[in-house]
Order: sequence, then structure tokens, then C-alpha cells
Amino acid sequence: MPASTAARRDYVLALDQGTTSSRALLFDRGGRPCAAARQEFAQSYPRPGWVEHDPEEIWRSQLAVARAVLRDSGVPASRIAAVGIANQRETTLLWDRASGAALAPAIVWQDRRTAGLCEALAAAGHGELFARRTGLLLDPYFSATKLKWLLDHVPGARARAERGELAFGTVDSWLAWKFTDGRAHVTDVSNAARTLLFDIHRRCWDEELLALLDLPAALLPQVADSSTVVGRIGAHWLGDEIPLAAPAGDQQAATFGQACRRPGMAKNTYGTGCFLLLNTGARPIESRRRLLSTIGWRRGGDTTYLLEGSVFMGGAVVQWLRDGLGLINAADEVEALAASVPDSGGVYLVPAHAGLGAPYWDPHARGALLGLSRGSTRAHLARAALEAIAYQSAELLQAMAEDAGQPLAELRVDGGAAANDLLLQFQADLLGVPVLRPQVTETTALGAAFLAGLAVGFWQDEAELDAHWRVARRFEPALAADRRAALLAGWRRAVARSLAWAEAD
Ligand SMILES: Nc1ncnc2c1ncn2[C@@H]1O[C@H](COP(=O)(O)OP(=O)(O)O)[C@@H](O)[C@H]1O
Ligand SMILES: O=P(O)(O)OC[C@H](O)CO
Repeated sequence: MPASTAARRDYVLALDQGTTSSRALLFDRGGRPCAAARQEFAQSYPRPGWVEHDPEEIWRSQLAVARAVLRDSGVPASRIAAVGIANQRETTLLWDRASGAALAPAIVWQDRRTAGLCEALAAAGHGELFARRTGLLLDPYFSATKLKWLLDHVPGARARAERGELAFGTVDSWLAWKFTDGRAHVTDVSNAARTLLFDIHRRCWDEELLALLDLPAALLPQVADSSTVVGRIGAHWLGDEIPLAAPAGDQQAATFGQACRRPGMAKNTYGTGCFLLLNTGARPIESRRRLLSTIGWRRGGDTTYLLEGSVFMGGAVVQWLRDGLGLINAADEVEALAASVPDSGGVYLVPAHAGLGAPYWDPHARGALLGLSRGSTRAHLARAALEAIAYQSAELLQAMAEDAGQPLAELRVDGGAAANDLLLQFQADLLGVPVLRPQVTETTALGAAFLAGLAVGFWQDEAELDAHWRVARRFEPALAADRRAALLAGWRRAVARSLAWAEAD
């Protein structure tokens, strides 16, 4: 699009296709969200450990919210400079190139059905190779073994894949295919880096890993840099033809949206789980603490790498207080309850209900409540639950700082549970560095908008974007170092008692 046309288009539309909902947000030139629409869609759990989405529902809900946000805001598609996509990562789809129809439900990132295959690959000694090339661990979380499962279980799929009739993609590729009427079969480096098939050093699909898993290369999408135009959205979808910019994995987009664009900067998203990402600069770091190395984004020939750690039960522990224990009626009640006591009274809650992720990686750990006394109340439990979110995040950030060889200067935060002031204050206390909550907490969508806007010259450079990131509240650490150390030591003693609990089962 000529620059003059871009100049008349004064909004960027960001599509945030998440695990539980599809969202669309309209941003103006100041990086301000002007309108938003959200639609939840069905989660399917056909067997224990399986999690599936309906590919058509992902598409329909995403299209519906994109249309809704334009309709409700009164902004016509002709004023949209670009559309950017941020998506739930790793979720795996397989479709027919001729008809565009999906061959099976999407296998969601949380799905554990390929745990046995991952264990077999690890037992055969392949873990080191996968880790070195991809920065990831051999775990069902990532796309590769899910794709192999589809080829092995959908009748006829393998032969058709070998004939080049099928396309694999994560959710970004699926949406790009749909929006461009099958003209673009594309992903970007940040999503490709989550497949367990992508060499993050050479930034290309890895033939050796594909061969190990018996996956035909003909299935794979083209891999684009971040922040480039990858296709055009036909006028029949949104009312006018609009450039579609390279997608981005949602956690990497959030890191970009939090303006964590220099080495040493980190963000934590407190949603159902917590996703912590630290910018490590132009080179991937090989973690000694079993964290993940991944590509953040690639622009103008420069690649930015990130270290990533995830907490399985973040805000979900508050959901458990609500739905499992009936301790509160709504998530936002937890703060007042927790604040009604000055501290947790020595109570620790280890939310290992679904095992523990990094740095423990113990699928047999189970939830534990320790330190109870006759004086313990539901308020202490609520406080311990919030503190557990912060303890888990603090341990990951500590591991990251050690891997990166530099201490953290501050932590930027977003996600549903980042609305909780008590949690953020405790997080700052535990880390000993300020915790910053920005004005725009929809940072995933903001990151997608920034990347798309840069691609079409709507924004000129990253320096311009930095001016659009504004802090809403800063939580300063207010805890003495010895007290912090004592609290963390207590947490580690509690975790030690939860480890390997279910192994005997
Ligand atoms: N005020 C609050 N305090 C603590 N946790 C909260 C609060 N409000 C929401 N949550 C938690 O935040 C999570 C929802 O955040 P969200 O970013 O929407 O998650 P996701 O994107 O994973 O669906 C839920 O697990 C909920 O329990
Ligand atoms: O959809 P979210 O926000 O829960 O994010 C999911 C992650 O991308 C999974 O890796």
C-alpha cells in the first residue's frame, strides 16, 4: 500500500485468538484501544488429558469479533491500515489444501495425549538434539508430536500429506489461510519456534527433526519474519481489502506490547497460568535451569530471543478457591479476603494440582497446604493462594536472571490477575524490584497491533512505540532482604513436600 493510503487509514485492528476466547481490538495511532469485542468458544475434553477446539469455531468466532468491533465502533474497514494476529501457540491443525476443510479437531497446547511418544523419544536419547536445535523440551505441549499423532490416526492422512494435499499450521496459519482465501500458507518465526521442528539458530525448518518424527516437509507453512505483510484480507470478509501482517505467538506479542524490547527486560502475564518472558537479545541462551529458549520476533534482519518459563496454575488457583472450595463467589473477591489478615500466618499453598512446571518439571507433584495452625482461617488460605502465584513467578524469574547472567531491573505485568494490587505488591516484595502495571493491559493485542502497524508504516519505528507504553501503577518493593529470603525458604520447603507425591499411584 502506498504511504499516502496508509496515512488515511488511522486504525490498526488486532485479533487476539486465545485459548478460551477470540478477541478483536481497534487501536489508534496513539496505541490506545478504542473498541473491543470478545467471544468465548467451546472447549472439548473427549478423554482424560485431551483438549480439543473446533477449527471452524475458531475461525467463525474470530471473524465475528472482527466484524463486531468494526460495526460497534462505526469505524469502516477502509480506515484500517493493517490487521495483526496474535494467537494461542502450539495448538495444531491439519487441513485439506483443496477444500480448506480441517481433517480433525485442533489439538490444543494443553493436550497431553502424546506424553508416551515424548517419553519414547527421550528414552531413545533424542532430547538433547531437540533441545539444542529448538530451545524447547521434549514435551506434548509443543506441536510436533501432535502433528505426528494426527498423521498416524486420521485415516489416509499420512499418504495424503506425502502427496502434498494437506497443510499443517498453528492457529495463526489457519486464520491467515482463511482470511486470504487459501492464498497464504504462512506462519512467523515466533510461532514456528514453538513447534519443536524449527531450528531457532538457523531459523528454518529442521530436516533432521522432521525425519525423526516422519513428518513430510510438504505439510509446512512458509515462515515469515515478524512485522511483514503476508497477504491481503479480501474485501468480502471485513468490507474492504486490508493488509494482513505477519502473526505472532500471543506471549511474544505481549512481550513486544509491553515494550520489553531490550535485553534484560521481562514481562509476566497473570492469566489462567503465568507466562514469564525475558528478553535475552540477539542470541538464544541455553538454559541451565530447564527454561525454554524461543524467538521473540525478527525485524529488519535482527532476531530477538527470549527465555520463557510458565506457571501451570496462576490465576487458576483463584478459580479453584471459587469453584473447588467455594471460598469466594468471584475472582475479584479474593483481594479483600486476603487483605483482611496482615500475612498468611505461616500458611503455604503449593498449587501443584496438575504437577509443577519449570524449574521443577515434576508431573507427579500434587497440591499441598502446609503450615496450618488452630488460628488459620479462610483469609489466610486466600492470602496463601495469591502468594503462591507470586512465589512461583519469583522462582522462575530468579532462574531466568541466573541463566541470563544479569539481575532483573523491573517486571512489567498484565493478564486478568494483574488487577490484584495485593498480589503485585507481594510480587515486588519477593523480587526486590519494582513491578509495573501499564495503562493498556491488553498487551497481547497491543503487541500484535504494533507489529502490524510497523509492517505498513503506520508507525515508523520501535522508538515511536516506546512512547505509547505508559505505566498506570508502580509497585515498589518494601520488604527487607532477610524477610524475603525467609519467605522464599519457607516456600521451597513447602514445594519439597509436594514433589513426587503421586508417583506411588
Ligand atoms: N482480581 C483478581 N485477583 C486474582 N485473580 C484474578 C482476579 N481477576 C481474575 N483473576 C484470575 O485471572 C484469570 C483470568 O485472566 P485472563 O487474563 O482473562 O486469563 P486467560 O487469558 O488465561 O483466559 C482467572 O484464572 C482468574 O481466576
Ligand atoms: O491463550 P493463552 O493466553 O492462554 O496463551 C496460551 C499460550 O500461547 C500457550 O503457549
